[in-house]
Amino acid sequence: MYPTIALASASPRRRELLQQLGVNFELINPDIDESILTAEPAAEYVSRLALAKAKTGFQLIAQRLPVLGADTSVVIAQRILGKPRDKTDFLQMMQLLSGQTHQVMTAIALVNATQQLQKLVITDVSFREITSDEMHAYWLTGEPVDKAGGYGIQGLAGKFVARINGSYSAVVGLPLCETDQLLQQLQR
Ligand SMILES: Cc1cn([C@H]2C[C@H](O)[C@@H](COP(=O)(O)OP(=O)(O)OP(=O)(O)O)O2)c(=O)[nH]c1=O
Repeated sequence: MYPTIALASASPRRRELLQQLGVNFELINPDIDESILTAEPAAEYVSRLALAKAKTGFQLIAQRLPVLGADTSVVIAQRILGKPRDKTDFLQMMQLLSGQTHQVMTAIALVNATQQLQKLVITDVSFREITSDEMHAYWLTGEPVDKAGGYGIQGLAGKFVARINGSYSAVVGLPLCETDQLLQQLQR
């Protein structure tokens, strides 16, 4: 049986994935500056943000419950792709991803008064070639706008995914296997 926690996230995907684990949780939404530091490697960036969400969330609820934070970025050719700013930004992302293999990095952090537990999960995702017509049509569905890399593997973009090597739930936003492991490490 898991302890009750707080999930520091506005992402409906993370909420659903945590429900899938059978965890009882409250939702909180701490405000975090998501800017990338100069020359910051992607793995450090997502890890820093996940921890910042959990730590800020823990203070927000006056240290009442352990807090889980997570962050997901798409990484290709040393570039960190967050959510697309607009259609032009989205099309540039799709051109980078089409016909290529990229990494999806999801970091999770679980914080209480005495512990700061962290994990980083890296998954390789290979896209088939995507035509310009498909890119434009996909943008019009509205799905890309709130997703790292401008796509949702769990949605209409599933058809672009030729192969995945790693954790499907991590790509969607919360790695279930590793989240369970962190929860097991919490001292009660
Ligand atoms: C790659 C990919 C990302 N995503 C989503 C997961 C995350 O919600 C989002 C990445 O943005 P994040 O900044 O990690 O998360 P968020 O702003 O949505 O939520 P919060 O910071 O409050 O926890 O992209 C998918 O849903 N499917 C995918 O295939």
